[in-house]
Amino acid sequence: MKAIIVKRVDSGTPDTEEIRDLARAAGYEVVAEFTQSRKEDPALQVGEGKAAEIGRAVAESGAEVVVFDNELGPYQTYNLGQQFPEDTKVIDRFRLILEIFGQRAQTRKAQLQVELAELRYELPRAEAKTSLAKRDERPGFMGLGEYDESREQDIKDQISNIKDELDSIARTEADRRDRRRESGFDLVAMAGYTNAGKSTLMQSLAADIELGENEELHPDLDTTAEAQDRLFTTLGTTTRKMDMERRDVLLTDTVGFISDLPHWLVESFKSTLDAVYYADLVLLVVDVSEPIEEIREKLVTSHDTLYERNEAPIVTVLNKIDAVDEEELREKTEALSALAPNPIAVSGREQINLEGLRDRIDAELPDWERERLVLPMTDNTMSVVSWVHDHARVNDVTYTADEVILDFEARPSIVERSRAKAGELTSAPSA
Ligand SMILES: Nc1nc2c(ncn2[C@@H]2O[C@H](COP(=O)(O)OP(=O)(O)OP(=O)(O)O)[C@@H](O)[C@H]2O)c(=O)[nH]1
Ligand SMILES: [Mg+2]
Repeated sequence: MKAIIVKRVDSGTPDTEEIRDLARAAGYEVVAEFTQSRKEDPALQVGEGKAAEIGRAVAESGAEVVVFDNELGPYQTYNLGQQFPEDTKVIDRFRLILEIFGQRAQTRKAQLQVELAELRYELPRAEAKTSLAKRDERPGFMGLGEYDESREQDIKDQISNIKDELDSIARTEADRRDRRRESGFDLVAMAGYTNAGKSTLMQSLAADIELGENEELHPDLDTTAEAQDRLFTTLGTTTRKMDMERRDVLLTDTVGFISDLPHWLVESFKSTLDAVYYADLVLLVVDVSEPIEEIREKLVTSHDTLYERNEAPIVTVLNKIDAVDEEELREKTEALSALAPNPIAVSGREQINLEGLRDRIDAELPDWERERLVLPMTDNTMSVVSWVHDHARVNDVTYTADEVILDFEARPSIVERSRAKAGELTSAPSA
């Protein structure tokens, strides 16, 4: 489908790169672009002459869609439609992002989030229609549709139902995180701007897993975290076991960040980032091959998104170092030092310095503790011994006539659990 891009800025030179990328990501072929530097026109967003010019370009090029990078009010959308050839679709940046999300949503959760965002987009528009229709006591004011107050209530009800279902999914996921930690896994999440290379890095770091074996334990484990040079390739989250010698680590790939998202959209997708907010460690992935100013802006957006709720330590990963020379990397690292202290430089695709990254992950995660447990010999002792084998690295086991002595290393939470289990053996009357 052919599309025409429009962007208005109050002053200065409009940059259309991101909106073009977004349009392409939605599957549009961009055939022309129009920019304007002027104050917003309340009726048409752009000036009247510009709107007419765009209308002519639509007719000439056969474009079916006009995409505004600016947010369009309901009346602007309607008025613009009147200016353009019949059946021309007029959408803004946020509708476009919703379209992309709608195309990519594969899981129930992602679909619900897209629906929620669409309803939140629609609600103020339905309210505006109702209030205008009321004021003028004129049904179907300006052809905007039926005077219909029940539509508003309907949207509110749907929003509340979807939120309930999303809450219940979030609880299931929280339980799963708990279970995974109890099974001895550290949880590492990948975050960062869209197209930074998160999914590619994930593939390079992940161990091959046999799905059949893990299906029950990790229902969202996926064989592939798709990587592509387009925005928002990854919408849901994908979790895979990481290839690490010393620890059991689960790595989760998440949706990419983008700037200038309105509140209702961020709000709808927040639970996607739960994997990040509740991780033991966050890898903030940055495309270091981009111009320094762009990297800086994207880092700020990423930190803003994380800031609100994140509790885990953050390691900045400067990715795609294959695309820059040493001198450039040094300069950029230096220039970013305030935003990204002590980053680690890698290439996910070319597999450069992945060992360094693994070591760093290992160093940042909570230290394993060494423990020596003396278990009395009871009917249940062997089940505790096998539990410790499953959850810890056992250095030594000594059996005596009436005791088992375990020497092992594990996550602090696992050491705690094993002590509790040992305590139960001691207090339980032996058969
Ligand atoms: N030069 C270079 N390109 C890379 C590297 N890693 C990834 N890329 C490219 O960057 C593009 C985006 O990669 P993805 O892994 O899909 O990025 P992402 O961060 O998962 O993107 P979203 O899922 O859209 O948020 C692809 O074209 C990759 O081939 C790298 O180390 N070097
Ligand atoms: Mg991705």
